[in-house]
Amino acid sequence: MPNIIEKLWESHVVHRAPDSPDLLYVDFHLLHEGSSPQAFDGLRRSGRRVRRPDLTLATEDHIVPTGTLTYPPRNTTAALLMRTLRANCEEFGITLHPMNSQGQGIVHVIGPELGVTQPGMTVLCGDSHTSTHGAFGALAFGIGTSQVEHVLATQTLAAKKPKTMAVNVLGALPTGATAKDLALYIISQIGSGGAQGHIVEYRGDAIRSLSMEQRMTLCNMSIELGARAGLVGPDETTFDYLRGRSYAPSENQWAAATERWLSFSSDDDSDYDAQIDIDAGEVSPYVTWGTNPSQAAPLSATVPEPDSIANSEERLAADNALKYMDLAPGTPLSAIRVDTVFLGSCTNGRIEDLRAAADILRGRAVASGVRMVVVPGSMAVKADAEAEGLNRVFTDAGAEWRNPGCSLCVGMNDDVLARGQRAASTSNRNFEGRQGKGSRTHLVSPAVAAATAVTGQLTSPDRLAVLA
Ligand SMILES: CC(C)[C@H](C(=O)O)[C@@H](O)C(=O)O
Ligand code: SF4
Repeated sequence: MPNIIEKLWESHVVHRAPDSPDLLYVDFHLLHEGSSPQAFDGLRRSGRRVRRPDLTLATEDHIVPTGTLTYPPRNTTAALLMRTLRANCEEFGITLHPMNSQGQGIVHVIGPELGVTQPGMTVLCGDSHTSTHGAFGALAFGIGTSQVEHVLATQTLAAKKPKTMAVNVLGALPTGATAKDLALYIISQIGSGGAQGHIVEYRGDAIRSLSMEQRMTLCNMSIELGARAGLVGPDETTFDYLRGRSYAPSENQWAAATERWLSFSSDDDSDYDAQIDIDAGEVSPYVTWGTNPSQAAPLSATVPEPDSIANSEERLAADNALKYMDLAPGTPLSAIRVDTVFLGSCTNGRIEDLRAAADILRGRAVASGVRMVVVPGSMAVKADAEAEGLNRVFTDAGAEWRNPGCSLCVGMNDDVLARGQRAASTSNRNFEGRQGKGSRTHLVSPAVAAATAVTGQLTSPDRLAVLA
């Protein structure tokens, strides 16, 4: 029996020939300022237009300053990229959500929020974390700049069909364990390359009980498993989230749309090229200690001893990571002090994430000497958070309340750490230099980020309750 991934793929093939990649129809194409300039240059050089501007949407996210909304920004690279995207969208008739406009935000936050991302679709963007949109039961993955040009020109993509993998998350997540912890747990279990060449479907009871925000967090991090994409089959949770959003089907088309969406679903006995089982009951607040997301452990554990790692490649990686992170084996993870806490990104910059952190910070203060930066994932998240008073919770606690953008997730804008600085970060990558040259990153959930801000060292929310 075909699974949802195969059904989605097959339903989008517009041309197939032996020994060549399939040509897939693209339902929606998202753009950001970072990966699109050369693609537009290519179109201009070959005298082509954008085939479906109506199925293309752009936003400014990677390089926008989050401290001020003045345009053009002082940073000349940012100013150039923003000017270029604005001119390209104007010339090719593409809707753009520029900085300081209502629909602006991180590309993987605004797609779902506008209802652009729907089950049964192919959604592409020149950005690896496009996998986020898989949370809706869409086939969504990142593409390179030359492919962005191809999609702009043709609304199709030439791609080789990946293998499929089921990640069965069995049982229920314990109280206090979040989708972020689950993602880090899965990656630490099967490794950064564990799903290489595959598209993953997350299945099982634990997945069904996740909210859309949590499913997005999980699918977002599929890339850190080496997967091409990750998805969750659609259900009532998906439909409830989508209903009434700008791009979602209208009320009189709703029943037909949901029926079609469900027709892609996997069956209980669908086949996959690979299957793994994960026990949700094993998940607890997780943090990374190294320089890739698979180097993660329960917050209650200690920094591992590289010599105890059997696999020689992993041992060497751990050794190098600990040098870069300036950590000694055996140190309790909960004793690691940070100077920055970053709450935001396309992994954890949505309203539920902000609520989870605010619940912990309410009535508490950010530890002295610690800087907490809160960056909503979009203007809509920002507006919702302000309507609920979450911004006040953050600023009363001593955190900075910013404007939407990728910010401290990636060293491509004004928000960077100084060399040697250490952050607890709700983003998805802890690579060397990711938050600025020489910066050190510990990936955490929003709840752990907030608890860490209060104590100044990696802290689980439970522990904070005991300390209070
Ligand atoms: C800049 C962009 C192309 C990049 C990506 O592809 O993911 C960025 O979003 C990231 O998270 O590293
Ligand atoms: S928030 Fe981070 S991971 Fe997400 S698109 Fe921006 S840079 Fe990439």
